[in-house]
Amino acid sequence: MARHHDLIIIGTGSGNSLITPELEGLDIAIVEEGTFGGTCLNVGCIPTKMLVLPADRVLESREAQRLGVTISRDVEVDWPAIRDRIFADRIDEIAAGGERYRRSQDFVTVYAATARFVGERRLALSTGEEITADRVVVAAGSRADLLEIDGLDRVDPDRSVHTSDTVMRMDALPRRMAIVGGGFVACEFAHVFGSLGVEVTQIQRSAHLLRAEDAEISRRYTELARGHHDVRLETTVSGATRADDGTWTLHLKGLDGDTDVEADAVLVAIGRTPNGKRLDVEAGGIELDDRGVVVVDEQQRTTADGVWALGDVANAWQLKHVANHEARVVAHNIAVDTGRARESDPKPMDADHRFVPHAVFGHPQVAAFGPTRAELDEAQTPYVSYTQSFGDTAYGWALEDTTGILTVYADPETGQLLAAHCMGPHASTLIQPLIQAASFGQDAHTVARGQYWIHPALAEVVENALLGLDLPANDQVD
Ligand SMILES: Cc1cc2nc3c(=O)[nH]c(=O)nc-3n(C[C@H](O)[C@H](O)[C@H](O)COP(=O)(O)OP(=O)(O)OC[C@H]3O[C@@H](n4cnc5c(N)ncnc54)[C@H](O)[C@@H]3O)c2cc1C
Ligand SMILES: NC(=O)c1ccc[n+]([C@@H]2O[C@H](COP(=O)([O-])OP(=O)(O)OC[C@H]3O[C@@H](n4cnc5c(N)ncnc54)[C@H](O)[C@@H]3O)[C@@H](O)[C@H]2O)c1
Repeated sequence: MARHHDLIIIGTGSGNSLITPELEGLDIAIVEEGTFGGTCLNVGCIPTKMLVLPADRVLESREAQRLGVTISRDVEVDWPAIRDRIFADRIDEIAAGGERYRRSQDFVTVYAATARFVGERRLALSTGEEITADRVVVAAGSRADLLEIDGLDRVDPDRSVHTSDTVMRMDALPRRMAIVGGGFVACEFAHVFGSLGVEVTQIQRSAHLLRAEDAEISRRYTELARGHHDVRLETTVSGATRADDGTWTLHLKGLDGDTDVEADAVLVAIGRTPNGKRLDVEAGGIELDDRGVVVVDEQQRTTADGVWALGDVANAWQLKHVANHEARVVAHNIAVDTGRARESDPKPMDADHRFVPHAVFGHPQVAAFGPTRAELDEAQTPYVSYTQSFGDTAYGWALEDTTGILTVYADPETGQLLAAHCMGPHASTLIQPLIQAASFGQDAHTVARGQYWIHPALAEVVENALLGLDLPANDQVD
């Protein structure tokens, strides 16, 4: 006999944050097949950024020379200390504590199992149990893709074949690492391991790294990355062999013809597939689109009655702040559906996907929201744009920055911001006032002149970019 619950949540990433005070007291089941807390906490955003910081420090110590400071001792990298600061000292305890807390709540049942749909709001668990519910939330995330190449088609840390799930817990840094891919994950890890002293070869199928960024940024980023490590563009891996001493030889096909590259570890970072198919969601009446993403409406409802979905399983952005936003929307909409919403807020809400930003914590950082120039041109959207170099501002002089840029795009009539694309130090923070302006419908001139900008802070890059736009209101600027 299947056990029945009021609500089943599949996945404890952003799914775990669904249990808001309004929903407390419902009979809630939460099913997790892996480590409690999901990707961001255990193998994603948080540990990677904790790794990027020491990597940044190493590079800054080298780059300090251009400020007249020479650090004469070699920088020493203590990998176990870096790794244990992240996992043993912080993350593993947060994950375990999160699970203990949920298990301590008498209205929550935690199932440590893999779930799959076998009917409408009916799930079979890998433990042999079946569970049903009035409402289900699919928050099952995505998983790293592997290469369809013998030896590299499964994660095997013992043979030094990694995805982002395993590479941060290596016992020791390899001397050489091949990183396959040129997106967020590959670029962040190329920065991390390259800076920590590993000889990195990055193998990217496309003509540029970060190919989805504004063309000028992906071109500049690629050029800069080439100054740090070996980047093979328009290249793919055609085969791989491993010698008895553990050395991998990757056979490459690309611009340079057929070549080989040797490495002591391989990191595959070629994208992530949403987990909907693996959950047999279609058996639950839940539609997938042609990329395998669960189809949801503005309120995050799937095509099956009483089933909502959120996060990587249900959107193409695959970003934590999007998953968190969608979780807030779903939590509220379930509170409405169960008659538990606050009196002040009784209606279901829509998710807001208008200005979704992202940042890549590489070297330098990249951050953006909105369409690229190519996408604006393709859609024939009218725009004015301006590119501000970091190096033409006072703080840019302090940094001796020669490569940072911020390009803003605005509607020529209204001055409303359409997009911003930034590359340079602190890009992930610098872009926030532009996201805010776009989200609240403020025009570029009002944002630039309606407030003080601290002088000579880096934020003057933003002020100058806004004032550089060819807009009627900017013509009167002093
Ligand atoms: C290396 C890396 C770095 C990243 N850095 C950033 C960043 O800096 N900023 C950012 O915004 N985003 C980043 N992301 C993306 C971000 O981590 C994800 O978008 C986010 O964690 C997705 O949350 P989610 O709740 O949808 O899925 P997840 O957090 O993945 O949660 C899904 C959970 O469901 C469980 N599950 C899956 N299938 C089943 C099943 N059948 N039965 C039971 N349980 C199941 C999984 O074990 C998992 O715990 C990064 C991702 C990676 C891989
Ligand atoms: N800072 C962040 O916000 C952050 C960091 C990491 C990951 N993420 C999320 O995780 C998701 C997955 O990241 P990702 O970097 O794995 O995927 P991605 O889709 O961003 O990039 C994959 C890259 O690999 C290349 N590629 C694909 N197949 C290849 C092959 N066979 N050989 C060589 N190159 C190949 C593609 O050209 C592409 O550049 C992203 O969509 C992102 O949203 C976010």
